[in-house]
Formats: sequence, C-alpha cells, structure tokens
Amino acid sequence: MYGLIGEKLGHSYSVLIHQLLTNHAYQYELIELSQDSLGSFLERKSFEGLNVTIPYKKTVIPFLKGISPEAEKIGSVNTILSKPEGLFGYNTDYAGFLYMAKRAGVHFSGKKVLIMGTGGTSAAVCAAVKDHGARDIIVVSRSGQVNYQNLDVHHDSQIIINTTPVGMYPHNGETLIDLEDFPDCEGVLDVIYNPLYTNLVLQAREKKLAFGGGLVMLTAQAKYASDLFLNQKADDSIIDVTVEQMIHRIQNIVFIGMPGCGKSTIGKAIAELTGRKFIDTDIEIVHRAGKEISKIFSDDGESVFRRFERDVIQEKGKENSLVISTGGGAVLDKKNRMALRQNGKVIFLERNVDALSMEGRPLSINQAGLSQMYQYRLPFYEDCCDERVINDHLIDITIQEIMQKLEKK
Ligand SMILES: Nc1ncnc2c1ncn2[C@@H]1O[C@H](COP(=O)(O)OP(=O)(O)O)[C@@H](O)[C@H]1O
Ligand SMILES: O=C(O)C1=C[C@@H](OP(=O)(O)O)[C@@H](O)[C@H](O)C1
Ligand SMILES: [Mg+2]
Repeated sequence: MYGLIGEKLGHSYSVLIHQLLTNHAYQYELIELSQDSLGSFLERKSFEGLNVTIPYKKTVIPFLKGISPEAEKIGSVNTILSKPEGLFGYNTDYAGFLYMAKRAGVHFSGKKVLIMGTGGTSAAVCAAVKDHGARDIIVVSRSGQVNYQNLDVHHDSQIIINTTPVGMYPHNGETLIDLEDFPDCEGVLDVIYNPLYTNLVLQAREKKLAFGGGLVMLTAQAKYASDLFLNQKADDSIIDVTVEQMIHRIQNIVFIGMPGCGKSTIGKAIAELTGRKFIDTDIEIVHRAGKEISKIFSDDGESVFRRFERDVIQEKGKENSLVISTGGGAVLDKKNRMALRQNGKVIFLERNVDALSMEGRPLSINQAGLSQMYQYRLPFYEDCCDERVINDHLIDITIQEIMQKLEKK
C-alpha cells in the first residue's frame, strides 16, 4: 500500500493524480494521522511508500533510517520508502517546484527572489532557488525580520513566490501582497492548487507576467514520488498530460455574454453532457431573494440585485466541476471576474444583438439600448474570457461546438 499522510487531507487530489500518473499501478490512500499516532503508524511499517504533507514534513525525520542529500539539505521529507533495512526519506517538492518554474518560463539566475512563507515547502523552494543562481533571496513571514509591514524596501523583487496557505480554499481571494507594489516583477509562482489560480496568479496573468499555479508542482512532485515508489524514471511528459486531465475534471465551465444570448439554455445542456452540476446565478438569486429578478429591480433597485449576484458568484466560483451560467452584467465587477476565473474556463457566448431575447430582463428595453450596452460591455467580456463562441446558428450546433472545444484540451 502507498498513501499520503498528513493531519487534514479532505481536499487532497493526490489519489487521483497518482492513479492518472501511473495508470493505477498501485493502491494509494489518504491517511489522516493525529500528532500522537504518527510515530506508531510509521513504526508499524504497514506500507511500501508514503508521501508526507503538512504538518509532518519535518516531524517524520527522527523515524527514518536515512535521508537523501536533498531532503537533508532542505530539512524536510515529503516521500518515504519502506526498505528491508528501514525507512528512507526523500524530497520531491524540490524537483516539483523546479518543474513548475520551468514550465512557467521563470528563471532565477541573477534575480532578486521574494519568497512568502517559512514552512516546509518554503524550505524546498529556497534551496531550489538558491541552487539555480538567484542573486538575492528574501524570505517574508508575518512576524519575521522581513514582514508584510516593511516589504516596501523589496519593491524591486523580480520573482515572487507564495508558499503560504493564504488564498487557499475556503479563503479564496485573499492575498498578502499587491503586484502593483512590485513594478520590476517578471514572474509569479504560487504553490496553492485549490483554487487553480489564486488572485496573486490571476493578477500576474493580467499583467502578462510569467506565472505558474500549484497544480503543476503538486503533479510534478507526485510524479517524482511515483518514480521512487516504482523504482523507475518515467518520461516527464506524463506530468503535463496529467495536469491537463486534472484541469479538465476540476475546472468550472463558465458562460458569460449579453442578456438573452443563450447562456442559461446552453449552460444547462453542457452541464448534462459533461455530467457537471449546473448553477444559473440568476436562478440562485431568485431563490435567495424569494422573488423574480424584475421584482428585485423594481422593489429594491439594481444595487441590491448586484449584491446578491456578487455573493452567489463569490460562493460558487470557489467550487469545482460546475457549469456556471452568469447574468449578462456579472462581469462588470472585477471581483466577480476574478472569482469566475480562479477555477473556471470562461466562455463568451456571442449572439447577434438583433436576435437577443429581451423578455423578463429589466435592462433590455429596446434594440438601441442593447446596442449601446453591447459597446460598453464588450471589453469586459473580452477581458474575462478564455474562449469565444458564436451562437448565431442552430442552438444544437453551438452546443456541439462547445463540446468539441472542451474535449480538445
Ligand atoms: N441559437 C439559438 N437559436 C434560437 N434560439 C436561441 C438560440 N440561443 C438561445 N436561444 C433562445 O434565446 C432565449 C434566451 O436564452 P437564455 O439561455 O435565457 O439566455 P441568457 O441566459 O444568456 O440570457 C431562450 O429562449 C433560448 O432558447
Ligand atoms: O445583463 C444584465 O445586467 C442582466 C442580465 C440578466 O441575465 P441574463 O444575461 O441571463 O439574461 C439578469 O442577470 C439581470 O436581468 C441583469
Ligand atoms: Mg440567463
């Protein structure tokens, strides 16, 4: 048996990743252990190999017969092999992090690198960055010498790396820094994988900097661990293949576009075809407000409607594997755009303005008004989307085209 030990493993993707990487070559389990049961579990040796996560990456070391030079240097172990002579520790976070940096196009040589966090992952990241020639490495923590109150002296940092859990589910959207304060920044790496893209990574992507999200590191460290488990050296190309498969399963499919363009109808169909749960933000709002949208607008005003809309999007955007059809005005709010993008593949549905359905839509008054609205909103739709799909032909053809786009990746 193989598995992952840690204190809380509720949201771990490791079982699925190991299955995909190795085509179910071994049984892999999540093993939650309390601090007091860690020692007895390791001493029982009822496993062939383990991965280790928070908070045990350092705690396991005294139970090991030997550790690899990398793990020794980093002072942290994330992989254990059970051999006849005893337990041996390794660190594949180091190589996993370097794989993420390489794939993101981030290079450390000669660069000033800012690393947020001081835990086990930070130790592996620091070692990797140092070994790859960083000019200056600044480690930030809440209460350390360099902290978030005096970070301004390091505004010239070129690479920024988050190893803290800030922004991780369910605290999506939180971030420790604003990239606006780091004008020389050229690349951002975040070890968080849930959400797929933290606000920090989304900000880097918006600024057209090099960026990498934690799913690549998670998958790469798992691949290097599986090589140790199976005593092999599989080709690294399996990492990207597995990341794509994981994203395909995890990501939300989000529809945006003008009111009446087909988001609700097409979203529902795509949810059925992909086996995903369907969320229509307008239906959710009607549910919560206890009245129809036109009644919310007439009784309470648009701002109350938008507040409901923001709450629904903040909540549902955090989840995985949903189809989310938004209302036409949802993307006007930056917070909504970030929330929809963090886990989402965002599809902009385009339908000729003359063909847009207007019924039951308090903001769709006449053609001239809709044309004006289109002019104003187009840049927001364009800014927020990953794909554009034209819905000017038969609806079934649009649905087919979307399915093809989704299957391609
Ligand atoms: N390609 C299409 N051909 C014909 N009718 C369509 C097409 N796409 C959408 N519709 C219709 O337009 C109306 C509005 O669609 P809806 O899904 O409610 O849009 P949205 O959610 O974007 O406001 C529905 O009656 C829907 O059936
Ligand atoms: O465009 C908008 O601002 C709106 C679009 C509507 O949703 P649909 O886009 O599904 O019609 C609904 O959210 C509300 O009437 C406001
Ligand atoms: Mg709708």
